[in-house]
Amino acid sequence: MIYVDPKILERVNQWLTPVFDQKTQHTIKEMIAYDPEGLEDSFYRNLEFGTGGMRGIMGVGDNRINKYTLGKNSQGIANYLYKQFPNQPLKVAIAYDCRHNSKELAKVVADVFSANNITVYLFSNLRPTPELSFSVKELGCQCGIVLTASHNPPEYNGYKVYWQDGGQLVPPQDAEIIAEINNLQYGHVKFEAREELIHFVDSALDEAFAKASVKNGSFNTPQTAKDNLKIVFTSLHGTSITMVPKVLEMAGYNNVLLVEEQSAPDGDFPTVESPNPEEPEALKMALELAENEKADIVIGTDPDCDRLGIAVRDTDGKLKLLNGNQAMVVMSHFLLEQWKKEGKLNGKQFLASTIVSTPMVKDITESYGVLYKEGLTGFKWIAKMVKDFPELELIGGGEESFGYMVGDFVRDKDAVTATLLACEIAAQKKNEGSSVYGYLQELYKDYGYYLEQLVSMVKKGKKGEEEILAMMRSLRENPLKEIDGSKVIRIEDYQSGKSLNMKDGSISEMDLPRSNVLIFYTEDGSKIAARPSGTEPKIKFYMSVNERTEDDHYDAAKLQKKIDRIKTELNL
Ligand SMILES: O=P([O-])(O)O[C@H]1O[C@H](COP(=O)(O)O)[C@@H](O)[C@H](O)[C@H]1O
Ligand SMILES: [Mg+2]
Repeated sequence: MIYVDPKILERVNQWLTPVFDQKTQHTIKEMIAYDPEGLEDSFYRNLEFGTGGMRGIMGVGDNRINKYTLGKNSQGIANYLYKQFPNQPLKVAIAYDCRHNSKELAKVVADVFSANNITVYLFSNLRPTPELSFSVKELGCQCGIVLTASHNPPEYNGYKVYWQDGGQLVPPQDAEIIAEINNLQYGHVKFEAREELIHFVDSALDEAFAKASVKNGSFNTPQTAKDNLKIVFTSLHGTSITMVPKVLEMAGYNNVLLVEEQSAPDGDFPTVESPNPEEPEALKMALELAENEKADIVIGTDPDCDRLGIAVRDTDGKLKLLNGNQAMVVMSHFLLEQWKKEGKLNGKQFLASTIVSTPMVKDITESYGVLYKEGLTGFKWIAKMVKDFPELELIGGGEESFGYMVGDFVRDKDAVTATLLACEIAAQKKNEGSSVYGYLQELYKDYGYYLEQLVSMVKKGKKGEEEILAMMRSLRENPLKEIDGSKVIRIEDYQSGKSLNMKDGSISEMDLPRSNVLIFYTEDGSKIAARPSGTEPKIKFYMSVNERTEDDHYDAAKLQKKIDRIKTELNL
């Protein structure tokens, strides 16, 4: 028998008691006999809330997504809701995506809340995550849950938790809820549903959400311009199929081609290697269709429909993928321009992004005299800003990882409204004799040429996690002094909350919550950030370089070479 840590064995033994069903116990016994490594990985820790909820591989164990871990989460949240909202009727909305087990796990979660005398509003079929965020507010719920692991591989599932304002859990609720969950034994979970408390809510909310999306994502585009835009859309086997085509149609877009082979929801994501619009390969089929059909724009959303990938035609007519930063700057500039045109900018608005996104968005925002706010990675931080600054109005929020939020009617990134917004921009620009690509080039001319690239390294399991933490430690112990021949002038360490000025050695405090992120800034304006992903077993390096020349030509190849040199220097 191979050695297994006694602490882990103690956890395992708990799962071999009658609280757990026979099948679960049997699987564990098999793992003890044949797969000690898998056993260790499944039990060495509890699942944690990361950047976008709790995610994990489906299977048995404390570190896996299954009915017991999600049941315990739900029981913990139910207990917490009773403490936070005494004497109030409690209501929770629940949605789920296209993944294996999502529907079944959603019912388990609904059962647990109902067993705790909490009214549950459950969607009877898959729905986009942003629709759930919207529904929490619309239905006056104190909490909302989506069963999804976003764009992770098929073996994953997850649990995104929304609070009363429609945003995902943030401090102090997150830590308090985790404490509540960790205080529970699995035997404390009430699984016996009170079916009369579970209500299906589909059509009323679908209508309200679709209308709100059209209202928030439309910007006076002439109908002829809409008719003149040919769109290819793919749902990549996910939830957006239930909403995006309908919203585009309601908004007046009649020239929309769907990638039929990818329209059917499927948790295996059979036609893609990864259903992540960040991966160029994900839009391959959509690009082929667009080529054949001579479409102007290609859009694809991730399985839970909160992020989107966009491709547009460049000056040579070739389809080109925009990265998340490029899509964000175009959308942000367009929104600011619209607000300005309508005379709505009065110093009480703000635009938001994250510390690992392009610095270009700050310049753009401030050039309109609008406040720019930056949070840690994750849209939950942008939603928190909306909650923390009720006197300010959010124009839009975006980040490098292909997410955008238009206004604050949804308190999370929303690929439904963002898809419509992208089409509005494309239709208007085409109508003006330009294009989205041309628009981006104009922005580079005005604000400087920027190029960003993300490099992710996958490191799985317990060992992988240790390696990632060691890499971060080593970057702290031997910080970069020079990057591509340019001196590092500032290092921000979000774990200690300190920003170190390398020129004079002075240290200042940063006022964001603690997080394992390091950012290096160089004299020539480059920015390199490193952090462990909070949703996948990866370490991420975000590179941003730029140059400002009088030349009105964006030399992407030159900036790309610079990024390549940096990658070589950092062994990426
Ligand atoms: O995965 P999604 O679409 O729910 O998105 C979530 O995770 C992304 C990646 O986070 P990380 O870099 O920690 O993996 C974040 O950028 C995003 O704001 C968050 O909502
Ligand atoms: Mg997602």
